[in-house]
Amino acid sequence: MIPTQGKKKWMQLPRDVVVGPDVIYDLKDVCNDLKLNEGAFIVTGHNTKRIAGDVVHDILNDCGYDPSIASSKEASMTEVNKIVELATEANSRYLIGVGSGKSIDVAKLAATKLDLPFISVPTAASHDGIVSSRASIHDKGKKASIEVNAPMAVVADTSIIAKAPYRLLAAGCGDIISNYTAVLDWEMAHRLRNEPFSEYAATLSRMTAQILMDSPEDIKPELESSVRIVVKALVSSGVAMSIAGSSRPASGSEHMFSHALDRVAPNSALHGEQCGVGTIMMMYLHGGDWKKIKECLEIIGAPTTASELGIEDRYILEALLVAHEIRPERYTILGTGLTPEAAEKVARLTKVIS
Ligand SMILES: NC(=O)C1=CN([C@@H]2O[C@H](COP(=O)(O)OP(=O)(O)OC[C@H]3O[C@@H](n4cnc5c(N)ncnc54)[C@H](O)[C@@H]3O)[C@@H](O)[C@H]2O)C=CC1
Ligand SMILES: O=C(CO)COP(=O)(O)O
Ligand SMILES: [Zn+2]
Repeated sequence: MIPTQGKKKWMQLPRDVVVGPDVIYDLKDVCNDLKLNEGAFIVTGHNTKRIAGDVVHDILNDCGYDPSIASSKEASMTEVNKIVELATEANSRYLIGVGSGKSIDVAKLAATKLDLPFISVPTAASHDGIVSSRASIHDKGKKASIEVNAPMAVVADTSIIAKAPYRLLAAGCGDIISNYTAVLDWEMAHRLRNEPFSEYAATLSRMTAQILMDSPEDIKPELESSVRIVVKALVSSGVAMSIAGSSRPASGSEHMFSHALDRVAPNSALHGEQCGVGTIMMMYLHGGDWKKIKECLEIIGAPTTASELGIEDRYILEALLVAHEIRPERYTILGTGLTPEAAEKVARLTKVIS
């Protein structure tokens, strides 16, 4: 883990980021570049094993690296501990997470616990966790965002990701657009609370969101070029977080709203979808151009209302009321909390609820 004492700056970034069609077949070269060969442990999901997990296994097996593979069903501490045990038994030397957010988070935290290198192989571009130095894991009934080692490499095969349900890519766009309100919150905390602020991380994060906002019509289903835009943006969001040494540049009040929804709503939507809707409302609270955010998400085909999220209006209001409690140390536009009247006003005015 990164030492945090003193004033020195220590940024942990991936060494190899490989993005493009069929780059999964470059995995052997990536492993060689990192001086990793035998002893791979692949963590995948039940669906994604079939989509890419088995391919990764076969590639490394053909190289004679004798890889092990396990499927994890959820991003929980129980699953992380199970992988730690299996990888220890297998004498593994590095871990590869193949799948969407949950499999990657399980593999990332297990690798950090084992102090082993980790390679991220996303099968969907649904959020910036594919490259970040954080893992969201359920433990004792609560989800925690845990600091972990950043992936040593990210291998994002755009041919595989382009075949994933479009909903996942649109969610990734919501996670990127949320950088706008995250940075506004951070600037506000810097002004009001003298919180340390990195102009460089904030600028990179904002610019990443700007690229999507400038041409949302470039994001279309089953288009490799769209996937490439989104993956690159997710990578630069992850880099912004690494520069900041926290998720501040990419996670503010809109993420607190999404985390709150995960707690209160019986069936929550995708992380990036919820963050996108949260961004509309938090931008309204900031007095910014929330209509432009909504329009951009609509063009991309991401949800902008409670019903499109598949969440009842009352859970939106409940999440708005408790969002400020999610991470009290992270000062945002939510301050010490909205009144029920203010929560209803923001949700209705932005047409998130009807
Ligand atoms: N570590 C971090 O920095 C972050 C972590 N997260 C965490 O990530 C998790 C959410 O991740 P998501 O990817 O949004 O959802 P997810 O991991 O639940 O995946 C959604 C679904 O997509 C399917 N899928 C993935 N790739 C596919 C493909 N190519 N074809 C068909 N189906 C495919 C999966 O099997 C799964 O059923 C949450 O636990 C969230 O808290 C979210 C943001 C950042
Ligand atoms: O999702 C993230 C950034 O997009 C990570 O943020 P959290 O620290 O809120 O989990
Ligand atoms: Zn996010």
